[in-house]
Amino acid sequence: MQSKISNLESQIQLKVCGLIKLNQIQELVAMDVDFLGFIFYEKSPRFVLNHLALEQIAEVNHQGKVGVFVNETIEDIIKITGNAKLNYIQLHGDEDENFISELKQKLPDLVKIIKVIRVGNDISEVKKKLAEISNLEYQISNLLFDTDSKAFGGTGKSFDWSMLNELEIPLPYFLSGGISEDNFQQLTSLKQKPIALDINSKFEIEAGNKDLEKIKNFITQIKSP
Ligand SMILES: O=C(O)c1ccccc1N[C@@H]1O[C@H](COP(=O)(O)O)[C@@H](O)[C@H]1O
Repeated sequence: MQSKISNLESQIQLKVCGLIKLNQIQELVAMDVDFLGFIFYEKSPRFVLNHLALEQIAEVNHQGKVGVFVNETIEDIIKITGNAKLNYIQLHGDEDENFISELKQKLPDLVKIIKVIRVGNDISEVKKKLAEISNLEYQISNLLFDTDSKAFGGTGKSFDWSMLNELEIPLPYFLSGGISEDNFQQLTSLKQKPIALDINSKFEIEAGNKDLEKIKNFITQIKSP
């Protein structure tokens, strides 16, 4: 199969982030969504623990369960990962090289780390952030580029994706930040394509309450039959 927006590479994958409703999660699993994102950041309006217990997340039978953390302690990440049976840890805050190395050592081997690079207007800042984690190629499985903001994420705002063409991106990456039906076509101009799109607030009725019809339509747009 071949993606409508990639070239000869494999089909682009989809992550739906900010999930809080069990029935919607089950529907997304049935729709073959590749990654399910759960936000473990108390200040987010999508803070999953206000709606679901760790045991309920653990019972979701899916290999792409991603826990999103913002400047959380290693101890809490480890505890939540085990109790919710997460497969990926998305570090969305200012976690540095030492933090990531220690976390990787303490996580079960099969749990992968996605490091978020928050992108503002200054390309040199982005290059600096990439350089800061350049020794971690074996500890991190993926990067995720999102729009920089005081809220850390979930703003619905996109950054200038053409900035990615100015970077050497050392790992397969997710693209995030205000992705919608209206802008994803601009991906065709990217030299190095993302392996996955991370959608969130542009596919909601309200924070955490996903618009499943809209997601279904989006899947048909980004993936070939
Ligand atoms: O969604 C949130 O509330 C959130 C809060 C703090 C950190 C990350 C958060 N979500 C992540 O941000 C991206 C972008 O979301 P959007 O499309 O701009 O709404 C999202 O995919 C999550 O990974």
